[in-house]
Amino acid sequence: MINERNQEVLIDIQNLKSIYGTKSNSILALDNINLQIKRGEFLCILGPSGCGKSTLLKTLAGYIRPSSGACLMQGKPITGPDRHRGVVFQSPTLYPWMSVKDNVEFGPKMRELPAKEIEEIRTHFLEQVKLTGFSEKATFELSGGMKQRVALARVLANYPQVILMDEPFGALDALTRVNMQTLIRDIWKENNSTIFLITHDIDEALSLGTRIVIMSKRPGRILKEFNIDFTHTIFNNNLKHVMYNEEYFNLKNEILDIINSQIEE
Ligand SMILES: Nc1ncnc2c1ncn2[C@@H]1O[C@H](COP(=O)(O)OP(=O)(O)OP(=O)(O)O)[C@@H](O)[C@H]1O
Repeated sequence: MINERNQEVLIDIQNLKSIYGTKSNSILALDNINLQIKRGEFLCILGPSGCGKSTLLKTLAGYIRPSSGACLMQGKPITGPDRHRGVVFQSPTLYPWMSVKDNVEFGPKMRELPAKEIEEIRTHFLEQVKLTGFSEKATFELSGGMKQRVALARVLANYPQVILMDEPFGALDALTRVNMQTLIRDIWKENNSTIFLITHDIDEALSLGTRIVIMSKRPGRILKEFNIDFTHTIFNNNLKHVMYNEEYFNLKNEILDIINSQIEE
């Protein structure tokens, strides 16, 4: 599907409603979500705690089904998890009994790729996440940031069409977090990835995203969207971090006001 601006729509969310629980004891988590994720975008989701961000991600991952409405991937309903939508959570969900190498090779092995190709994929993505030389380590020997990089390499090894990330850097210390943001920005650019990232950190959204979507308090609805390009400025000017100018602070304040309005009401 191609939209009116000639961009390929990878995921099309139509009138999505998501309800937990039973009829007599139900929680409306998401209501009337309409959103398109286009190839190549870096979409960041912000919203107050409990507004349904993870519910949206789990629906896109195929872990839960919409109560009504539809989630389509390249025109077909998402009916379950598959490798075309890779997921990275806040706590890396690695196989602890496996080495770094085995974790990264897991997907390609499941796909029964030839041994040589599996090795090439593993080497390439461990290099991309800067873990060359850690192949034989057990994952319990690694720091939090390194574990998260293995989780990322494991997802990348499946060549997903979309990477879904749920607060992937939320549990990391400040410095590691900034390094991980730089890494994911570089990978997004180098691989022409499409990324859907949930965060509580407005600076993270502003410095990484090409679009920010802000959700209301529960039931989560889309309140506002911003197309931004601070991340492109970083590449175009060969910077190490975002340029904190008046435009940046005005936008940050506007977003803060919207989110606070949902908490204080
Ligand atoms: N399995 C479940 N059963 C019942 N209610 C649930 C379930 N999962 C989530 N909820 C409720 O649905 C609402 C949305 O939850 P969700 O985790 O999607 O929000 P969130 O925006 O990701 O929150 P946070 O930012 O705190 O991680 C919350 O009120 C939550 O308590």
